[in-house]
Amino acid sequence: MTGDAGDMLSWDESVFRDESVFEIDHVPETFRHRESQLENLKYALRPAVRGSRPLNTMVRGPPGTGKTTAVQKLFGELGARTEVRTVRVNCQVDSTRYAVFSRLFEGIFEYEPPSSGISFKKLFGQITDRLVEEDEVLVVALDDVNYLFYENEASDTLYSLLRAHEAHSGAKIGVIVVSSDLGLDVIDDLDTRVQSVFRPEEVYFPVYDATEIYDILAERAKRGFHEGVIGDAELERVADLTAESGDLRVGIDLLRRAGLNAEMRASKTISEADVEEAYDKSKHVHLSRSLRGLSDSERDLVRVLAEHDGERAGAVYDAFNDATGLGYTRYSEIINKLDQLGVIDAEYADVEGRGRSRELSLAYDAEAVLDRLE
Ligand SMILES: Nc1ncnc2c1ncn2[C@@H]1O[C@H](COP(=O)(O)OP(=O)(O)OP(=O)(O)O)[C@@H](O)[C@H]1O
Repeated sequence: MTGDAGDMLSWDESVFRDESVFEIDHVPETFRHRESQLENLKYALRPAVRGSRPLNTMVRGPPGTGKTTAVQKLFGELGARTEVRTVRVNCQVDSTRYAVFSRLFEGIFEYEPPSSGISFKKLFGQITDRLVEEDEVLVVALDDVNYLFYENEASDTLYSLLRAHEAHSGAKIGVIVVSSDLGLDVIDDLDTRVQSVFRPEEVYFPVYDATEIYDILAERAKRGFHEGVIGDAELERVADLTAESGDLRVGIDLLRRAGLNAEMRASKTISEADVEEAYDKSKHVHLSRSLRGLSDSERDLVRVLAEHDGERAGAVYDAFNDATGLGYTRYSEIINKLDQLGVIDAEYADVEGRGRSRELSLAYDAEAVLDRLE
């Protein structure tokens, strides 16, 4: 019973055994229910271990289904072999060809390229020279590659990577592209010159079913909480709420926040109410993640949209222009990106007397959006 002194936390106590297992970039020790995907990825990467260029791979699946984790696990294993160099690039952060190659440079040389700025050609040359010199195979994972598409950088980036062995004889590079945007047809959206050299193996990550979600979260809770902190009914509830979107990140965030709520009450156990209360925040982890990757002007437009939700596009543009001084072309590009990201819905509609115009609406509650822009 709460309120009973025996159930109360003292100052130096915590419900957490290891809070870091609930952090966003934690790589879990056990990684179950992805056996066939790991097998397929290993198959594609096996030539690298033999010193040859691996097969290129395209990994797709909705958010929070273990794609990044699978790549991290495999890269961890491959990295233990000196002849294979692995670099994972987060394209949400590095969303141009130059930025991607700077990251590859850093991964290979273990220091950043000169900040004075060297030409792309030079950067590329230094990377490939080094690979040839050391006789290393490079495996590049372009994680969240959809961001390269939003910035129109995907074709150039892939073209350079895929043709590296022609431009620089002896360079062996394999690519894994990872996309969580199911509305994006990766191959179709590339230039034909890239399509002709990019025929990747495909590996799909479906959403986990309810039992798998429960199993994974139970394991995480066992590592993260002291024994007896979360009961089976509460864990079931967390799993059910997670299954609504299928994004495991929701469940992991929910466990952590529910734990913090229990601590706030100085309780040693998580109650149903701790879970319900936490869900209001946790259900938006995907939104928070999308917003975090945006530039200042992109965030400005989201703010304007939230403040003018439901108004016509003209009013939104005027307010954006007032706030940023940016013109219609940039406005339109950002609208497209936000639409692709699922932050807004942009639909063409016939408006009486004004022909066709775009109707914009936020895909989330305006208040939730504004809260996360603070
Ligand atoms: N099978 C699993 N076992 C344990 N934890 C998992 C498993 N699958 C995913 N996770 C956890 O779920 C969270 C999300 O996983 P991950 O980042 O790999 O998903 P993703 O598919 O790459 O998502 P996104 O497409 O949004 O980048 C991570 O915290 C990860 O540790």
